[in-house]
Amino acid sequence: MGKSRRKKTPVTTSVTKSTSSSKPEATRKVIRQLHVLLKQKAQLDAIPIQKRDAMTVKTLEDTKAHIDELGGLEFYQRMSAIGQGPDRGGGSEKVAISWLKEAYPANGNTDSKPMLNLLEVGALKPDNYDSCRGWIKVTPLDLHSRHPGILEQDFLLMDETENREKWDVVSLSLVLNFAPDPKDRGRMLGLAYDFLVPGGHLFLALPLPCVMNSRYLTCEKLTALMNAVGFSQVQERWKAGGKMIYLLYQKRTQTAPQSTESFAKKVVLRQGDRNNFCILL
Ligand SMILES: C[S@@+](CC[C@H](N)C(=O)[O-])C[C@H]1O[C@@H](n2cnc3c(N)ncnc32)[C@H](O)[C@@H]1O
Repeated sequence: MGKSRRKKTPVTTSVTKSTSSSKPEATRKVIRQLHVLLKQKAQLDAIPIQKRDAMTVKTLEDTKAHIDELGGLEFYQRMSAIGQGPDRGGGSEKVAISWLKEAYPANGNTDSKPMLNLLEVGALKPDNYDSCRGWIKVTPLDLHSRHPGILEQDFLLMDETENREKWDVVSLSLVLNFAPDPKDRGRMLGLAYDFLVPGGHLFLALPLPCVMNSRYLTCEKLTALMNAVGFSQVQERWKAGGKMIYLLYQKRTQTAPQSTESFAKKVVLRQGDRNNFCILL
């Protein structure tokens, strides 16, 4: 693998005992700020050191300091884990599990069938799929591991040869929107495709506004883009005024190569007071 695979001791005393004690609105505000700052940091980090002027260096230092002040990735993960708690409606894995039971009825209903190999990218807890341990074998990983059972690994740096067609299911739940660079989002989808066995499934969860209120993305465009990567959509769930959109895709087999050219550049699809979420292939 490209980057550190070391396992860590938990940064919290107990991941599973998180409670919803924090105020949701204040928390969301800090999470939004962290998103902006992490994106800014990624853009500045991408400038080669020899090309950075004094102003860039100072802005980068200030950005890092501000991220630390707000609690950094650890705070972000802690708050996201609280948002996943059963008292706030639970995590998206509940949706994934119900769809996987439909997609793999034989596996979901007996213990005697082969286990599904599921790669959970962006795992805040090691036990999200515990209720399915008879038929799903999960490998949870995250950029920053909060538990010894979660592999510390950047998905973008996973060994492509080692992982090619290794996984039955890949989960990218609230992960694409975390990646600051639209090209990295596209790369994540491409890697998920390569890592899946033919006919395997990708579970995708995104904040609803990323699709419904973006200048650059619509439901139709997302479907076309996923199609170009090699995926067919099999499930979709969202509701007007809701927070999330959940999608399940299947990796097509014997697919004719599709042109990704029209998804390589930003194209404004809607004007107005919109966000800038975008995926580039
Ligand atoms: C908002 S949390 C989502 C957690 C959980 N999957 C959920 O649906 O609630 C996003 C997580 O994705 C992780 N993440 C983002 N980019 C990643 C990458 N390239 N590789 C591994 N983990 C990543 C972040 O560290 C963070 O813990």
